Amino acid sequence: MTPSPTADVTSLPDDPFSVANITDPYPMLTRLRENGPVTWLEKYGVYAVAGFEEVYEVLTDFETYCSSGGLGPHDIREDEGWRPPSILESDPPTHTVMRRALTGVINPSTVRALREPFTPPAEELADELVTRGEFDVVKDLAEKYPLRVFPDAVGIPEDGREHLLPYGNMVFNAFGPKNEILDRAFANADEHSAAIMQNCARENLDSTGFGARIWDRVHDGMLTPEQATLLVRALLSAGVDTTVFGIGNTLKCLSQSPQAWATLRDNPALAKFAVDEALRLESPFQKFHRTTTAAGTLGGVDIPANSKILLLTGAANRDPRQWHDNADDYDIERRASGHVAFGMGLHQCVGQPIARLEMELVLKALATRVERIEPAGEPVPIVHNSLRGFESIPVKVVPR
Ligand SMILES: C=Cc1ccc(C(=O)O)cc1
Repeated sequence: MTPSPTADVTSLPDDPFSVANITDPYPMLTRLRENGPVTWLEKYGVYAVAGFEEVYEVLTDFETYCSSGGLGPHDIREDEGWRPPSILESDPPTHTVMRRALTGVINPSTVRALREPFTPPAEELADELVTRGEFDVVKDLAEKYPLRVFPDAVGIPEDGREHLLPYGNMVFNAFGPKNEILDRAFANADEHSAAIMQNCARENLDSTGFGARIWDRVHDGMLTPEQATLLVRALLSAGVDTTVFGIGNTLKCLSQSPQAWATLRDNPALAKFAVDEALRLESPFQKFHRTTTAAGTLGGVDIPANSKILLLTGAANRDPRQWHDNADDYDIERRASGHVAFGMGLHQCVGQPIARLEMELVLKALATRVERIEPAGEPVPIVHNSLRGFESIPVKVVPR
């Protein structure tokens, strides 16, 4: 449990995990950023960090701010977590060999080979939706496309893929406190977990996917079978929900900015910039924790050892000290690379090239077919402990 705060830190009554602050997070995040480098949150017994500089410092100093305490507000070393710790909940040296194995399997060159199989599903979906003229970005596109391409890339069976989204929902909600949101996510936890873990076994993976390539590292002695199982589980845990929200959040931003869509439509090569700016402004992965390994200071504030730090990456990505010219606006001309939507440092998202490819292909498939895209109703935010996304984003499109 995080020790009580030292004298020099201020606290705020804000609750980042309340439904109101999840539904509309940005006023609260601004208050936390403006309150100072670190804010004590009494309700959870954690130190909240919302400024880009301090979030970046915590993410890149893995020795002072470790991951083996877990990404939630509770230290998973104190008792059995809901599942064996993942690569994301490990520190060097445990982390090192698993990360080396994973980057050997997923990297820009292996991901380049996915462009060919990933393109037709994006174009087929775009054709269908442009013909319809009005649709829900989330249900009809963002939830469909990743499930059409990513499970095949991993090499898991057709059977059981309906467990991927709910399992990812469990994983990411578990990075928040034990609350009603978490309880809802875990309603059928055993069923989802069993189905996912079955897909991590070598015998259930096809011979050509990322899963089999991870298991190759067992045959050459780099990984143990347990590590290989957990790495395949990592792909299935992290590789769906985040991309669903990345696609949804990007199209939400574009549908609300006619000028941005016109710019992208006239130059689809700008898709990467449209994606990065949306991931900065509406970061799918909004918040998670680190644990201090020693007493130290952050932004001049003393923080005891074994303290939980709540990293508000969604706030850091809107910090006006880092993002000049209206950090709260969607600006496709802004060069937003350097944001922390994929994390930073040792644990920076290894699946990022896959997620980027998926988002780029969806945007390009739409940009070459759609003259105009506009809202057809209010987006409905999802109530989630750590991810920012929407239950629905109704839009209408005019074909080119
Ligand atoms: C970035 C998210 C993430 C979530 C879960 C895992 C895992 O289960 O290992 C890895 C990354």
